[in-house]
This record gives sequence, structure tokens and C-alpha cells, in this order.
Amino acid sequence: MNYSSLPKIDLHCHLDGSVRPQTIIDLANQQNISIPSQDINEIRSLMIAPETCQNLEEYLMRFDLPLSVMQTQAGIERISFELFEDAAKENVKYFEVRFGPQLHQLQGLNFDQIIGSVVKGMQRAEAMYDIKGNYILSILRTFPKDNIRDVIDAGAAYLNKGVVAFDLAGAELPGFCSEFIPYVEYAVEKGYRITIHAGEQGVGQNVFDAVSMLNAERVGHGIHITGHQAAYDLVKQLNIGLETCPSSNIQTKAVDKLSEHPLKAFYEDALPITINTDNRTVSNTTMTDEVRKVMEEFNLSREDYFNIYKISVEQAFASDEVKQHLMSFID
Ligand SMILES: O=c1[nH]cnc2c1ncn2[C@H]1C[C@H](O)[C@@H](CO)O1
Ligand SMILES: [Zn+2]
Repeated sequence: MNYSSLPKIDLHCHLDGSVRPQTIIDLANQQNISIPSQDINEIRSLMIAPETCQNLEEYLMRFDLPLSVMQTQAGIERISFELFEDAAKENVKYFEVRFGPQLHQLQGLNFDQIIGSVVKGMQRAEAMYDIKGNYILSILRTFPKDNIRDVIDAGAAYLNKGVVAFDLAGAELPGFCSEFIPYVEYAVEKGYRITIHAGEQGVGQNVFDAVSMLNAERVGHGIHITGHQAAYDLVKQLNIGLETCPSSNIQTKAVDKLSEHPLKAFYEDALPITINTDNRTVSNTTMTDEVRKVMEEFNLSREDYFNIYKISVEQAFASDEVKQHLMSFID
């Protein structure tokens, strides 16, 4: 099977976890930011989360270096363009990228400048390559909540012009959802679609809460519904998209090894699973790698692959026109 030439859809990828190592070096030099090395291999190895990571918190420490060079409009725009370019070159036809606007304010950028820059980079790539995309705004669960509405307001100007959805990311504590109900309601009022990281590190109850309290249409990871029947049943009944990210789940110890990932069992039970990268640099992966690993580990056929591709089309926060375009790639 030629995995590289398969048409692909990635619905769960973080911008700051997917920066080219060379770009970190270039931007650091341009911006006079001191970095631990000028050697691309050293920078790459500092960015990749090791297999020995103990948990999600340790994984999340890998984001400090890329974020240090993502504080200017030009830097953010370049990184957004390059990520869409990298994805287009491996036949990703539709790409939803997420990022946390709150993480890009260290040099005084406002949310409009930050969100405008990622959208501009994406649109530049869309004009050059056969790829369509949208951005998801991620709020960090561990951050102060006083500027969440400002992020939502700034992003609202870009809704359906490059921004489509709202997400909660970062460390996952049991019971986090209830604190975010008013913010998610505000985002929904403005017209955002909702996806929530849940059931990655945390308990299955978080998935139940994300769907029942926050009206999540999709969940990031969601793997811990395996131990929680009510969450499992709710996901199945409401056809909640499960954004699985296999390599990331192994690094964060959400699963011990790929063969223990529940995605195949979910697929066989007709749960709407999608396959995604999470963080291309931090997880040292691509969509081609994720698809290859999953298909080989679980003996999936080409027909299975296109079934999952179709689920991704259904679950995408894309316009009907883009969805029709994506369906044309199925052979
Ligand atoms: O897999 C993840 N789970 C929870 N949070 C994550 C994951 N990958 C990245 N993040 C966080 C760290 C980033 O700085 C932030 C915004 O992209 O989202
Ligand atoms: Zn994620």
C-alpha cells in the first residue's frame, strides 16, 4: 500500500507542537532569542517527547521552545503556512489545526493579530496547494479564565473565514468541564463548533461531561470511554467523533502500546473514529505515519481506510462544499 498517496484528513493537530525544527532556529536568530543549540538535530531532539515520558504533563513541557519563537505576527504566519505546506505534500486534503491564542501574547500581540496571522498563513498555503483548512481555538484549561471571552470575541470575526471551532486543551483533571460551561455557551452563541480534549489522561467521566455539559460534537482522544459504560453509550448514541492520535497516546502513556489502543474495537463497534497526528514535531509523526502504523497494526484494508476517511469527512467542521470536494477523493 502506498500510504503517502492516499488522500488524508487530519482533524486534530496542534500548531505549536508541529513546528519545523529549522524554523525554530531561523526565527530565534531573526528575533535574537537564545536557544539551546544551532544544530537542527539537537533542536529536533529537544522538541520530540521521549518514549520515557511519564504522563501528559511531561509531554506538554515540549511546547516551551516552539512557543518562544511564536510571539510575532510574521513568525506565527510562517509556521502556519509551513504546517499546511507539509501536510499538503503528504496528501492531506483537509486539515483542522488548533492552537492556543493565550500562548502567543508574550510580546504584546493582541488576539486579533494572533488569530489573523494563523489564518493568513493557512490561506497562503491553500492558494498554493490542493489543501483546505480551518482553525480551532484552544483554551488552556490551567490558565486564568479572565480572557476567554476576549479570545472568543476576537475569533468570532474569523468564523467561517478560517476559524470554525472552540476547544479546551492542556492538562486534564477529573471534573474539569463544569467550570467551563458559561464560556462554551458563549462560544456556541457566537457560532463556534465544539470539540473538547477529554478522556486522554483523565477518566471516562470527562467525556460524558464534555458531551452532556459542554455539548461537544467531537472529543480529542476519548480513549478512556473504554472504562466508562455511560460515556461509551453516549458517544455511540450521539455519534460523537473520536479524534484518536495513536503516537501521542503512547508517548503520554494514555495507552502502553499501539496494539492496546482501543481504536480498532471502537471502529468494529461502529463508533465514529478518526485518525490524527496531534503534534507532528513533538510526537515525531506525520499523517502518513499514523495511517501506516494503524493500518499495519490492526490489519485494516483499503476499504476500512476509506470508511474511516468518510467518517472524518462527516465529522469535519467544514462547509458542505468542502465536504463534497473531499468525497471526490474516494476511489
Ligand atoms: O495531547 C494534548 N492534550 C492536551 N493538550 C495538548 C495536547 N497537545 C498539545 N496540547 C496543548 C499544548 C499546546 O501548547 C496547546 C495549544 O496547542 O495545547
Ligand atoms: Zn491534542
